[in-house]
Amino acid sequence: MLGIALPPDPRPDLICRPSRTGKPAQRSQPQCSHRSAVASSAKQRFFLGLDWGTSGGRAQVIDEAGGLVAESKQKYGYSTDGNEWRRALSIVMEALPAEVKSNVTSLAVDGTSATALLVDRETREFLAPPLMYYMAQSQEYVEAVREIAPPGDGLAAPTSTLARLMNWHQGGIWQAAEAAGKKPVVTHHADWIAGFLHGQIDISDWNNSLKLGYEPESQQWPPWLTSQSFAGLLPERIFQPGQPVMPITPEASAAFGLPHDCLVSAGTTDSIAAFLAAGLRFPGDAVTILGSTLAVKMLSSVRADEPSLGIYSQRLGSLWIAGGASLGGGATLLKFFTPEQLMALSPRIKPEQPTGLDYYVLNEPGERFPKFDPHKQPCMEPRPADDAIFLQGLLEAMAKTEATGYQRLAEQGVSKLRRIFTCGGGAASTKWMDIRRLHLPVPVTASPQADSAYGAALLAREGWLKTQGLQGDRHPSESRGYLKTFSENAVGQQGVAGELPVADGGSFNASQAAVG
Ligand SMILES: Nc1ncnc2c1ncn2[C@@H]1O[C@H](COP(=O)(O)OP(=O)(O)O)[C@@H](O)[C@H]1O
Ligand SMILES: O=C(CO)[C@H](O)[C@H](O)COP(=O)(O)O
Repeated sequence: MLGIALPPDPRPDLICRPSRTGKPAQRSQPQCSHRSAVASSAKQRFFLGLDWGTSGGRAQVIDEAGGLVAESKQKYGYSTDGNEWRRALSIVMEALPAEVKSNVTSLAVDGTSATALLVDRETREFLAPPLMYYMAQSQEYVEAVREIAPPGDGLAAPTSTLARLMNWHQGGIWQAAEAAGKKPVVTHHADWIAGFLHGQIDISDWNNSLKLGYEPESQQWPPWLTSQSFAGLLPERIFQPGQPVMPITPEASAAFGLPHDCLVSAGTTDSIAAFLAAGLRFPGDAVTILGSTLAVKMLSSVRADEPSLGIYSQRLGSLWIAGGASLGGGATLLKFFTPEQLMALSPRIKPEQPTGLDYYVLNEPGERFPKFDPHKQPCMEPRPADDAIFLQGLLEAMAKTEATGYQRLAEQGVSKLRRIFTCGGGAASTKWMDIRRLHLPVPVTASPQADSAYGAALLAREGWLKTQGLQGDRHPSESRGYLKTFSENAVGQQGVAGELPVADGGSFNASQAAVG
């Protein structure tokens, strides 16, 4: 059993920068000046997004217009230790200027999707080691899900949150905890972090709860789940992302320097937060997230769910975010190269001269998307003597995986692909971007906001707007058009013709696209 203690704050290895127009990020600076943003901020409202990813925690604070006011980051190096996650929360919060924090009206948290935590309802201590999204569950737990779920349900997969719950159920873990006087509940990465803010543990959102079995269309846990003996482990209150939840606790206010009435708004998964950050508005708009994994997400008026391909849909207002996530991605690159080496090798990569290497990038056997295959083997050999060629081969392989993913989505009848924005750490690689352009059929650009934390901050803003009876459907980075994120009439936007702005200054003629 792992107890979660509050550790003393070490000196942070953090990045803290004042604004998106500011200087390059600086390392190891616990505080930074935000004079320009804060001098006139006395009456401003700020919104805080917290992103707990695979490799680190990040905070971004935005103003009402969506301008980035402050940000901080803390790596935890793939740690699955709750103490490290909690410590990162202290560090990123401490790194934000007090004047900024005192103006935070609302906050929201995103976290890795399908990471499952068995915790105590009252103390939030871990009752078992966390089961991270990349830890495939054995067949017996998949079969246990299959026995209770509707035929063909995608929850019967080694990577679903429900299969992780089955691990604790079949293994008698939660029952033993209960017998020992604990009050076990299953929660998610983001929800656990949010618990340090609003003090609750049985609160989640549509997106994080999807892989545990929540049905966002009917907005309930299905009866086949609630009739199970373990139903008491399910979080009780499931909110729409961006819905006001409750104010932070007095303890959180004191610990983090946030106003006592700071609102916690419902969060989401890290991939959906990245999608929201990109500010896409039309069916067929897509985001590829090049983080530790490679996730593909597309706005669609049609829901697509195909477990054999690892395709599923997250609800977004009246639209769907259809997609899937390969288990290969940036984390595999870091098995071979340091971030510095990735940068140094980049100039010698020649996208226009394909290597001919036929790799499949995975950290370990087993793949989710674009084809569900628990036995899929990585293939990253033969390794050429030249590291630049090796890296190019890996990037080419991931570009092929991505292109296949969009192809498989198209075959499921989703809205026609129009353009792809790019988020995540891998978006920093211009050569990867060039290689992807050779494999993908539509314009590929960097997302104007590449951080999931920005998407979470938008949800925080959404929550506050809702308390004012307003709808936050206008994306701050766009001077025209509407995100319609949570609106009920977004489907009516399909088929809109004309020039849509594209992040790199290019443009995409929407009239050429048959949307929907
Ligand atoms: N120059 C680069 N070229 C390719 N990949 C990169 C580069 N810089 C960072 N990355 C990738 O970005 C990933 C981290 O992205 P990030 O979005 O922070 O991940 P996560 O949120 O999943 O922890 C790393 O796994 C790394 O491989
Ligand atoms: O690899 C992951 C890290 O979180 C996620 O499982 C992946 O991004 C899919 O996320 P979502 O459930 O939002 O589609």
